[in-house]
Amino acid sequence: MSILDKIVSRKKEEVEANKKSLPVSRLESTSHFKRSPLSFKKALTRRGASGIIAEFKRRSPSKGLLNGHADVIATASAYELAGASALSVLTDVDFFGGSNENLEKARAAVTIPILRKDFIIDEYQLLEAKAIGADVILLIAAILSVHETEKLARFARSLGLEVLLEVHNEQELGHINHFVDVVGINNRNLNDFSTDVQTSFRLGELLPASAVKISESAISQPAVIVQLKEAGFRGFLIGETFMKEADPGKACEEFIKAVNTL
Ligand SMILES: O=P(O)(O)OC[C@@H](O)[C@@H](O)c1c[nH]c2ccccc12
Repeated sequence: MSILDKIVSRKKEEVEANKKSLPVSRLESTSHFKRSPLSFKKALTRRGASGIIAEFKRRSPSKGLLNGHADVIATASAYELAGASALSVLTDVDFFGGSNENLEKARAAVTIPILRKDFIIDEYQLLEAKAIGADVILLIAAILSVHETEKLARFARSLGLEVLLEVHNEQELGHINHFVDVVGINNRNLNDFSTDVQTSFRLGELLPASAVKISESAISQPAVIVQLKEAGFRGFLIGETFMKEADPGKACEEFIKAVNTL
């Protein structure tokens, strides 16, 4: 079984357990549920935006523990202060060491949009995303059918959440539908963890000019941001490059400063 299959099969169990312990009525009665989400798309396309989407990721299946010490509140605040346009917070517990609580804490600490980074397979997780204060949710084409993608995207939009659809190859471009706000091209193959930033350049060319596109994963050099911008990318999702440092906020600040000098 590939790691992606393992994650999805565990996710199904987790979602069923959560539905029992925290029913939809409880999600709907949270204060965040009444909040109007912020626009991720606008934050990325605003004039002068850095486009950096800074991620809080404690561990990953490919790299193991990235950072056992960084505090989510301090890191999220520092990312915002450094000039990140948005945050990404891993909420998957078992494979990424994340939590819903981390996203709620980040929500209280920043005013920029927050992406709930998880493996979404069920509408319940969209209600949950709204209840914990997320603004935008990730749908991963590699784990969803075209029909499921559309159903989940439509439901997310009905809740006022924006939709980031992640694709990794030509075939997955067929998952794009009109409920998708932003298309993310993942430079990491989630089945074997191999990375190649060229994936963004290759697939980016195949997207309609009107699509707001972002490049995800394996970005470690400020110069790559300049090239991606030239190719029309508006957002750059960066986790490991920041999180592997003792002070991820400082790493983000230095990175953005370096991009600005190029
Ligand atoms: O740490 P990196 O290589 O900068 O990557 C960040 C982000 O793109 C990555 O965490 C990611 C992209 N798509 C995902 C889907 C699920 C979990 C994680 C991810």
